[in-house]
Amino acid sequence: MNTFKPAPPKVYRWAILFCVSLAMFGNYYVYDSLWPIVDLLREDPGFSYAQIGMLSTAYNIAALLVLLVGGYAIDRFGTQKALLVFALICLGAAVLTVATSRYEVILAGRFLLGVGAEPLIVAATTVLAKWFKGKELSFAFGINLSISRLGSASADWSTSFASPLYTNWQDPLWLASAVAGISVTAAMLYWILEKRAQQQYQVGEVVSANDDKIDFKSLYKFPLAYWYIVALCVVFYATVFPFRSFAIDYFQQAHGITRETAGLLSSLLPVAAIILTPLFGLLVDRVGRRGLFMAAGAIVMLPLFVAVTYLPAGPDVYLWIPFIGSAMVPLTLFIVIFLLGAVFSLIPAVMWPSVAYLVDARRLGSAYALMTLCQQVGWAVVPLIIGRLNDVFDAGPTYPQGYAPGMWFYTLLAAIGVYFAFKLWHHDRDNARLASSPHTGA
Ligand SMILES: NCCCC[C@H](N)C(=O)NCC(=O)O
Repeated sequence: MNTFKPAPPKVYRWAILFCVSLAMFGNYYVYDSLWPIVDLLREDPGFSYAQIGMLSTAYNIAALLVLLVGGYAIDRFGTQKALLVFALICLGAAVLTVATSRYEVILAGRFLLGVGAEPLIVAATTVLAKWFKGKELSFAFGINLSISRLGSASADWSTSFASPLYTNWQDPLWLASAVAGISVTAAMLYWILEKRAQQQYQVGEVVSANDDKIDFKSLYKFPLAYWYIVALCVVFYATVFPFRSFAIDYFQQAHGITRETAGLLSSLLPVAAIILTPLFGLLVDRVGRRGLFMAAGAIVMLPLFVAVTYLPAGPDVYLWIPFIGSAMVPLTLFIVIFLLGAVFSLIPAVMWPSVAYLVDARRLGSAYALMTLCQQVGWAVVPLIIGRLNDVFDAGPTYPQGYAPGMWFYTLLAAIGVYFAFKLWHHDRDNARLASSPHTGA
């Protein structure tokens, strides 16, 4: 019997990419839906900044535990079931977070989100590798990340397009639960599409989840430059993600701007990333010098938190986001957030692909899994510290100077980032691996 099946038509690949990216959109939206309601959580249930920091950390603790298990579930159940199950877990988590005003239940909701959201990202990456390997893989990853970041931006924009919901802390989170439903629908559509494709066409093999398990015995074999990148990854994400978590509340309390305007301003970060990440990716693919670009990004980030704290606000400038809204925002805040957005585009666009230039292809999955694991540790600890600093120094609208210690802490992290970025750059000048083509690891 002839079992030959043709390759699926191109349109299938893009339809699969669209479904998986939509699932990621919902995932990022639900994660970021908590940050525009920080002030409401402080007012009504009366949570402290430290408690809100813990809501962020709970996600990372869950993600850490799940990442340690590696891609087992994806390997065992396949990407179709795995994507749907993780999307359903995210939906359950979104509903649990909003179900009651009890802190422990909200905390459990955010923990459950970590259980579903990070493996959903891994499952989505596996699907892209299955469908795009040997084709437009980097481009597909870029599109996927941009659509995911649109989820983050949309959560910020909800302060404008869904402003009537922001009279209490729960309604915006019910909206987030509905968006989690979009993820579930997208996961089902992906399942149906891929099932049909498998019946008619030859679909690529699942990249073995074993590749993503961390082989602790061989960690010492990773080159020194890889560890510099991991260190930069830890401090970079431990700065940017917690800053984003508290940003909308910080703009409201310390700079006296409305929630809508604060949401638009905060969205500049993911919006800049949506536009600039692929452009920086193209630039660096052309000119190389990855170590230099990472060092430049780290240097630009260093003064931003001090600038936002001590520089005069300056004149108001017009900020317009098409289809969403417009507002007048202080020039200093605009410049700082735009520059942070540029760094948030440059460093990830260079850092993640750089690993492929340093590590043998056969151990790339392991290298990425370890890097993500370390990322979660830094990202888990910092919101706790920032929350505690804000509480201890009485940060709030009547004492905006109380936010300064937190900003100095971000600056300290950024300085550590500069140190590792420069170590990497110098190391790179001597070894020049980050200027060469990816390690094929035959
Ligand atoms: N809410 C977004 C969480 C994304 C976590 C993920 N592990 C990650 O770091 N992705 C890369 C990125 O730059 O977003």
